[in-house]
Amino acid sequence: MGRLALLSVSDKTRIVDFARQLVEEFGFELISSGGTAKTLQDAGIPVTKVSDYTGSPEILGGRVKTLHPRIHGGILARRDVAQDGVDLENNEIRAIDLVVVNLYPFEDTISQPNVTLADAIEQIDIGGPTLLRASAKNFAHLTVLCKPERYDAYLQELRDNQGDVSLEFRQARAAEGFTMTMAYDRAISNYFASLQPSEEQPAQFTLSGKQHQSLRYGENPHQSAAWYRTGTQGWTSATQLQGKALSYNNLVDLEAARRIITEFPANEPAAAVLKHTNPCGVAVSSSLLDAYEKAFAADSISAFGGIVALNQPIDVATAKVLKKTFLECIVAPGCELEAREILASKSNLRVLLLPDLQQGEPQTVKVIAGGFLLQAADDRAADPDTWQIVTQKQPTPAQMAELSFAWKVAKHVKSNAIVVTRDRVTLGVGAGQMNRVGAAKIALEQAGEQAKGATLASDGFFPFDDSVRTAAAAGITAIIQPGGSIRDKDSIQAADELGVVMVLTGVRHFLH
Ligand SMILES: NC(=O)c1ncn([C@@H]2O[C@H](COP(=O)(O)O)[C@@H](O)[C@H]2O)c1NC=O
Repeated sequence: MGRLALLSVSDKTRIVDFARQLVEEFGFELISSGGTAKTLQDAGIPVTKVSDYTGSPEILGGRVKTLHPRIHGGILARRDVAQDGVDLENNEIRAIDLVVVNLYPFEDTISQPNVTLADAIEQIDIGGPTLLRASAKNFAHLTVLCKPERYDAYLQELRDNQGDVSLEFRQARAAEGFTMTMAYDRAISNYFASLQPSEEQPAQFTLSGKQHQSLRYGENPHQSAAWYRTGTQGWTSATQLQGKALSYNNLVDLEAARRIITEFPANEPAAAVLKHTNPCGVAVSSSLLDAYEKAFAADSISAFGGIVALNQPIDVATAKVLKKTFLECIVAPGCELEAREILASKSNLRVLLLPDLQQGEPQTVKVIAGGFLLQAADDRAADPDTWQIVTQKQPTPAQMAELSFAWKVAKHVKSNAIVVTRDRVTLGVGAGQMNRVGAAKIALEQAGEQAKGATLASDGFFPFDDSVRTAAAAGITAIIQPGGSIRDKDSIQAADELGVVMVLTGVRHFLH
């Protein structure tokens, strides 16, 4: 008897060619589940239907096809265990040499708009993962292939080993099989979790992704790196219109840029220029061009080699100005055709279109030795209705709007963060400082004379009144901060004494 292969694939890419070679070059006999068998029969390839082989019809609308002892016995039998051989013989089961399987497209199904729970459930493959796990477990005796890109390598193995397949190859394919079932189950588990969101973090969390792009290197040239896709859309759905390949640091910066720009609704033109994940300039204005020009001018030195995020499609006027500076990347929800042509002359500049800038991950993950930390994303929106005005001096409506702008920016600056703004443009950003008054000094120094009458935001509370006094001395007239220090009253007293408005948000926005 010749060798036996079981083929049961949803993704039928290259299956006909592969099956033909198995039969014609290596004399395999094939058995296949209904759809796969039909595809092969239509191509004139001899194949036996699983239902004919097992004597059991496919039932329950395909829920049970390959789940049969004649199939799983043939896969799981150990060729070097005498009793397994006896069991096969007594039950008229043939040993299977090759299993080719890939799974119902569950992730594609749930990414469709308006997918129902019933649709999703029908796309949970049961027989396929069972085939995969069984054949991967028994890799010592057979081969499992779950990716069309392995078909050629398998045929080559047969050629190179006089019709045999090396143990090393079989083990590597088994590992791929288990990785596939793990990722598949994780997608299902995530989908179910998303139907019943919980405040609690899960008892067990598996991060699984498919390599989307290998990266030249990581944060530094001596660190290897790759970019993985987890299933949700996000950056893997972005279109790169032009420019060099994205680097690890580009992606980290782009994500920081995306997050900051989502603070501003699409009907308020906004621009952010970032370096090393911190904004060097952010502005909101009446036009995208003006917003970008102001964000750039806020710190034009740091903007060199920066990452730009815009919350509206790039228009011609903005493209002309963007083109003038050396930038690493631009991300926007769209780009006018003529604007594309303008930017095209900067061939190295990476221009990315991300139609849905708002779509982020609900959780963030940080790896530490021996584990990782999982937390809900900081998606707390600025809500002035919950803020408390704690000074005698009350803010004007214009000051409240400015405080809100400054607060939104401070949320996205590495802690300790102090941001000084005026007319919805950042004037100074103190980022990642080890003491808050130090961050304030940096931001105020950068703002210079413009700090007079400006607004200041702090991502964390003031432990002492020194930041308030430093701010007031530079001319700041309104401050927003979380509050919550045991010495809040010292800061409030200093603000009252110096005629500064102070608003407490009750929310902290540390960013590490
Ligand atoms: N129920 C079963 O016994 C079963 N056995 C194999 N499958 C899947 O059915 C698909 C192939 O089906 P078809 O050959 O009918 O197109 C494969 O994705 C395979 O993973 C099954 N389907 C779902 O569980």
